Amino acid sequence: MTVFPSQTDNIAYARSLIRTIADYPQPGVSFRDITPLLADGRAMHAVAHELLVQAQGDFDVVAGIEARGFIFAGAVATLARTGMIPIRKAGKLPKPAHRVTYTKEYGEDHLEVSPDLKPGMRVLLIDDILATGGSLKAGAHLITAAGAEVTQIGVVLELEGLGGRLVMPQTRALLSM
Ligand SMILES: O=P(O)(O)OC[C@H]1O[C@H](OP(=O)(O)OP(=O)(O)O)[C@H](O)[C@@H]1O
Ligand SMILES: Nc1ncnc2[nH]cnc12
Repeated sequence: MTVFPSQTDNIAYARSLIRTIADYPQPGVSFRDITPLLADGRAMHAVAHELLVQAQGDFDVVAGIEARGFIFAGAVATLARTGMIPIRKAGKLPKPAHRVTYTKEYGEDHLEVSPDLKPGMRVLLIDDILATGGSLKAGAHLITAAGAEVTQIGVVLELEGLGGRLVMPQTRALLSM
């Protein structure tokens, strides 16, 4: 008899693939590199599936934060058969409707959203990592500014001790370290 790994095993396997790099991109930062997870089909499918399951169908479009958030938001939107709204770094969208400036673990940045995010849309906001919470807070701000509603927030990995949980307490994280 073939025994398939459980979803719990698959998520633990995905966690085991995350690589830690000291002092990148700045001294003092412990960088959690998800690229080995991205390269693995079992891990990617399990993570995308779990992000979808934990959102409980409570959305009609998925938004992702550039750049790593796009990868998971696109995968979840495909599984859910919804559209995907890219929340982009400044200067990338030809017709941004809204813009916000924010701070994150290692610097300041700007995010923009296009007019394709319509008032009344119910949005699942996805990113790869919750660190200080600056990126997700800025993304949620843009969604609200567009007249849409953030109904669920999902990340693959929460970094403990950086304050993100206090800033974005409603975030559902698959993993923490
Ligand atoms: O909670 P925070 O402190 O905001 O940190 C989390 C954010 O930082 C990283 O993005 P980054 O802006 O480095 O961009 P990238 O995805 O393009 O690498 C990560 O992908 C999250 O979006
Ligand atoms: N420590 C970290 N590792 C990977 N991505 C991050 N994004 C913000 N902080 C990060």
